Amino acid sequence: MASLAFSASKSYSFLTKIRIGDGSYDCSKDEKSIFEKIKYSTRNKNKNLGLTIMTVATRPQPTVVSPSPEKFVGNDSKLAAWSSVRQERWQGELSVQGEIPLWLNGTYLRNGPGLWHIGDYGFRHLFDGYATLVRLHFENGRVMMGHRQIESEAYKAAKKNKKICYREFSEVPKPDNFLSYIGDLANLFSGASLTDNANTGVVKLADGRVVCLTETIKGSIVIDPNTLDTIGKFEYSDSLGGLIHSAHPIVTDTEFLTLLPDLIYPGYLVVRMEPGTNERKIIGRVGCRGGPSPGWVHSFPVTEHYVVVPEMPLRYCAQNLLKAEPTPLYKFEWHPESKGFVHVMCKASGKIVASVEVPLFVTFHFINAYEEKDEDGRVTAIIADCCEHNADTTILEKLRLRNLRSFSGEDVLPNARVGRFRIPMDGSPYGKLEAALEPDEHGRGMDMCSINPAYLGKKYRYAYACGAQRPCNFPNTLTKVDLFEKKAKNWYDEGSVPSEPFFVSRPGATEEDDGVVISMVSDKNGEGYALLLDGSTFEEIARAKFPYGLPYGLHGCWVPKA
Ligand SMILES: CC(=O)/C=C/C=C(C)/C=C/C1=C(C)CCCC1(C)C
Ligand SMILES: CC(/C=C/C=O)=C\C=C\C=O
Ligand SMILES: [Fe+2]
Repeated sequence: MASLAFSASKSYSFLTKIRIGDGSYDCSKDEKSIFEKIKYSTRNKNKNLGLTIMTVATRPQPTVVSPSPEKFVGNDSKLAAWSSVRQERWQGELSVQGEIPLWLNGTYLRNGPGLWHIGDYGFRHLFDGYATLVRLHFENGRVMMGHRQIESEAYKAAKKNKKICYREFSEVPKPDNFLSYIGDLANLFSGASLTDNANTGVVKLADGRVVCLTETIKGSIVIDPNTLDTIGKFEYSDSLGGLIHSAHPIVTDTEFLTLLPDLIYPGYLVVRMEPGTNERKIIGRVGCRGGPSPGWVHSFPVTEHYVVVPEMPLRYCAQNLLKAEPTPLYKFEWHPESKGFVHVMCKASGKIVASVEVPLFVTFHFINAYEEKDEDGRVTAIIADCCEHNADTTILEKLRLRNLRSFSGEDVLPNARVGRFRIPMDGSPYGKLEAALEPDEHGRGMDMCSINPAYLGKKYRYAYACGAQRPCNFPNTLTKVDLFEKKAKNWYDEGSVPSEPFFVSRPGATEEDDGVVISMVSDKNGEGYALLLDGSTFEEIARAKFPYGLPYGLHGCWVPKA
């Protein structure tokens, strides 16, 4: 689809606008005819798309230039992090330097976008890659490693047809002809053209099933944690519908909670699924206070009794979802005028107990949240921490592969901090957002976080994350943040990129940081290794070298030995 460009020669021109829900978008003549076809083809199927097509007089607008797609380019450095995985699968034992604690028995699984090209066509963005699962199995001081591609429909179709066949984060299949494009747009409304490339995270449900996830609901895929076989789609048996959800559900021994953004009537459904079932049930709904659509919810936090629903001014954009070319913020748009909000929903009743305006913010990842109480045990405020990018959306652009692959020594990673929201529970209309510690403690880099899972929703002291040693173009340290002392301890290996530090608690531990932190490192020689740090001292206790460097990965989970 053409990018938006209007003639500046007249002071007014006539423009077609489509309205979906509360949002309205400009479109060209060709696009208008496509929307008319969609409207007509869905009218008789009882689908209320809330689609209105209208013509309006408008002042000329500036041309919006889309980022250009790129050829498959190599790496400037030897770093394996930003190169596609070398082969479909591998498994074997790793040699260990140092000592793996004998209590560490189980499997760490890490998921991420590890294949960024098809033939000589290179993908644009980190989040576009086809999912690569990596497994580290710890037993009696030994480590077995394996990696394997997830057999999503999107991955299988790309391999078979030698081209992208589904809409990925920034990549869209090239239409063979105009008619198939009309088909694609119609498919977009039904979700058929969206990817099921489950490349973001992996979770172990309380009933033992292991599910890989992305932000499209259809991209929920069950895998075998031992063989890394793709078992099949995780089919939700309810009739909630919708196309997208948070990439980071909250998963505990008793429940699976997630948010379903509603793009038609801007808001979020908060849903819960019990172990052993595939049925999500609605806890409640939050209507957006800003517009034109819900804020992006990559993740959200919970406390013991509440679900915290962030409404970020970086909002989904229905128009960008429909475009064939990427826009500067991909499927999103920055709406500072719409403001930022945080809503608090009671888990038991589904009632909104607080809804406050907060300063503008940009975050992918919430770290944790908890209830602050007075002497009588009454909840006075909710504290919610996140990796906050100083309300600056440029981090999305920095995660383009060509930026990651071309580090020239300049310090180009935008600043980030532990953003701490304080949401009053006394009905006041505003919440606060401040840095929880001086960001220089962690080099002003902050993302890819974990905590001791026993402290989920509770007052906690430690967070593990990736920080920065500058100059850098990507978070390049592992950092342990002490939120009581407001200090951080940092691990750094020059030229290396470590992945999300994942905390595993020692059985029987009574201290919050008694355990190990697992990460996978891409080093400057193109090699890679699994790294184990002591959770308390944050010193290295062991490393296990991979046969070759692996691509960067995002999020993981722990599957304890049965
Ligand atoms: C890897 C990561 O962190 C995020 C991945 C996000 C994806 C794949 C989002 C995909 C989407 C579409 C393909 C269309 C609908 C919107 C959206 C959920 C952004
Ligand atoms: C890798 C990343 C941000 C790094 C910036 O500092 C974000 C990943 C988001 C998806 O899981
Ligand atoms: Fe994430």
